[in-house]
Amino acid sequence: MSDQNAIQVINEEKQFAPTVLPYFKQILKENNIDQNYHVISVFGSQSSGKSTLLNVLFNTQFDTMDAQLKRQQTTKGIWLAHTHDINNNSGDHSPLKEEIFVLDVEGSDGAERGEDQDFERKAALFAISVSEVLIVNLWEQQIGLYQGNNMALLKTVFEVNLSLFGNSHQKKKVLLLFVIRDHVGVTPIQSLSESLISELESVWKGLNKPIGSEDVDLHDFFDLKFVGLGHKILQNEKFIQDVKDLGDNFSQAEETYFKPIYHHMLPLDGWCMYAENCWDQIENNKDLDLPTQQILVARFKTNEILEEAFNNQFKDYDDIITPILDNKDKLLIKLKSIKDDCLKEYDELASRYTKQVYLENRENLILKINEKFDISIIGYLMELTDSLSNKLQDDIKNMTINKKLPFIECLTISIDTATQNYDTTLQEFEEAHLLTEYASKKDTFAKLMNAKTTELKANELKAVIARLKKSISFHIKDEVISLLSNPSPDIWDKILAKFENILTEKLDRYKIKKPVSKQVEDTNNETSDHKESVSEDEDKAPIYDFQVGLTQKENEVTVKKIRFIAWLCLSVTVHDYLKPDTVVSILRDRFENSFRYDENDSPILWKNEEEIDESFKLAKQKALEILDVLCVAKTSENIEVVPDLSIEDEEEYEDDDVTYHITRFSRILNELEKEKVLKQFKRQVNITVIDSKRSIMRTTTHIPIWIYILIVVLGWNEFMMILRNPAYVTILFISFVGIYFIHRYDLWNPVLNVASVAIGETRETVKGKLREYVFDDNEQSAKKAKET
Ligand SMILES: Nc1nc2c(ncn2[C@@H]2O[C@H](COP(=O)(O)OP(=O)(O)OP(=O)(O)O)[C@@H](O)[C@H]2O)c(=O)[nH]1
Repeated sequence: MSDQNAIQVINEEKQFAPTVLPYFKQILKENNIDQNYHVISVFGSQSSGKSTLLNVLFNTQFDTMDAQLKRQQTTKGIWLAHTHDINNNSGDHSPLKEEIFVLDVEGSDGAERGEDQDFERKAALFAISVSEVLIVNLWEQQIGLYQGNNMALLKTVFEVNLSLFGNSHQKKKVLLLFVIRDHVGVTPIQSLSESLISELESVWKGLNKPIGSEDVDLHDFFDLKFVGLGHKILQNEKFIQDVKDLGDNFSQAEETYFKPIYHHMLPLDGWCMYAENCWDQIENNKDLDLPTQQILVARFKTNEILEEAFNNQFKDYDDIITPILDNKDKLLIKLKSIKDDCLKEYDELASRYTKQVYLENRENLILKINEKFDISIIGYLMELTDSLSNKLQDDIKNMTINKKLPFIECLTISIDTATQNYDTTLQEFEEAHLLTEYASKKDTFAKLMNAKTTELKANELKAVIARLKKSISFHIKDEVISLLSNPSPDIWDKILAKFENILTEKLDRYKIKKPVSKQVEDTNNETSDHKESVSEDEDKAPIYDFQVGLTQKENEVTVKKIRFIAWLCLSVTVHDYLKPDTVVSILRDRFENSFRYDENDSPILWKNEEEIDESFKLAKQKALEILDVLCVAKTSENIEVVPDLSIEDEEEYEDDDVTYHITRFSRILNELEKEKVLKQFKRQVNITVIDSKRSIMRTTTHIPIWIYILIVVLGWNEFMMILRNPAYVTILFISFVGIYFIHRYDLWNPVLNVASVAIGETRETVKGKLREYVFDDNEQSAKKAKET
């Protein structure tokens, strides 16, 4: 449907009418027009039949003057009508595919505006800015007379056109269609057109052309066409036929006046804005730059389309995406489909605008979509990172146990696998063009894996050190306490040898001949001179690799740390064990061993005190010779034992206790403690020797045999009396048998219990009897006393 009813675009007050936009919206709502439209403007003197021509040619309904009433200005400002009905020879009002917008411009020499040429100029500028075809309506009799007004109008048209396109590289062309009214046919149209062309060229020449456009030709900007129309009143039929012929030129595809070169290539939905912007610039006397205006409109409209497409496609985004955030395949498919749909929607509408602007905003839309996707993808990648990170530890554990590979190899394989998994996923998003900052995301994961590697290596190293510490501590305690409990003068040599053995043995599994890294370091970092300076001892020094990916230097530091731990353990073991009481006990054992047993470990039997004194002296001497050894740790070469490490390097063990242990390793007992030990030891051994002497005295002061003989002689009669009496013998025999069985079956306890109960009972009975006796006696005495 077309709306042939005209609306005012620019009113008498030179304002762009607010009704234009709704008018276009209505047209756009009903038609999908895009760029299939044309804009035609008509110029000419006032009351020259412009509106009449447009109404007949385009079936519009512009107001026309009723000549019988008054000859006055009818069209004020600029009016616009929409049509696709053109009056032509193929049939009345045959509809066109293209939409046509016709601008009826206020007459140029209207008495109403007087000498005010401002509107005329602005109207011309506006019409050229928005139209493809400018119809110049003029009477035949005006041609050749240099009718000032028409030429003045055309001069204005030329000038504004030059100002718009004079310096433009892309020459924009407009068709100037001269419609010669009341052409009675005496002068052929060819002749009239030649006259007009020559007039136009002379006007063109006379123009003040802008700098740089001095040589431009009229025909660079304008195509010229001339059409004559019969007298509407006197030759109405011819007039109608001429209009139909003219209509053919607008509606027949072959020879149409509409050419792409005239078109502004702006979708119709942006035209209204474009026209308003143009008028705003014109009205405010600003420089009107049409390409800029087109770009501004394109920018605005493509932005609008972008926002709309984005909002349409993303309105349910969260509801759709949230449930599939943990499913990569579904996520990929859905995100891709949303993006494609969004771009499709944008492309459909925005591609009609200036290509550069359309593409710019397409990029912006892609960015906006990807930014929105980024939140979801980052969420997914974070989940993936967490799961890969968690799996990493399990993978390493499984591989270490199942494949028996060194930790660092398992770590490297697991990190590579995790990185590969992550990169593959990232690549999939990248290939689907859903990602922003691919490199940074890759880099973030790589950094995370580096941090994880460092953490896992540190943990593994801690575990290795802890295992070694446990094992070394156990062996040191075991071996050292065993040595200390039975010390010899060279005990510290033995302990040190044992200490080194344990360390060497425990570190042995980490010992390597020559690590690759060392070789590389040697090759890269050391000069040949330096290499020569490396002593043979250093070359022979064992090299360790704890297989947790440490550098040679770090491995060396770890060895030092383990050595430090071992020393600390040794120190704690020695100092904890060799307390004064223990030392007394050790000395006493040593004394006892020497005092009571001979070289063959057989007990010594002293015959007299002199022997005891001699043994005591030797044993005490032997025991005490170890006291100094246990008080201060010295080697057999009389060198105090000092741990061969520097505690300053050991930041981890910087506490007073450790410092004490390491710096005072050899100082086991101080003088005071030594005195105390000596005192206790002497007291104890003195008791021992006294006991020994007493035992000799007991054996030497036993009862002489003659005493026993005397007893037998003196008690002979009593023995015989018992043996001769059968009753005594029987009682003696029964007593022996009873004692034998009680002893045989270990019945002493029950017998003693029975005896004690029997004694108790007897005692109670006796007490009762005595009590009765005493009370009866008292009562009788009392009675007697009363009676007396
Ligand atoms: N002689 C002659 N008169 C015509 C022709 N066409 C229209 N008219 C008459 O000219 C008068 C003005 O016609 P309009 O169509 O209103 O003229 P206009 O140029 O649109 O007038 P404004 O809009 O006021 O500038 C009317 O009375 C018409 O009847 C024509 O072809 N020949």
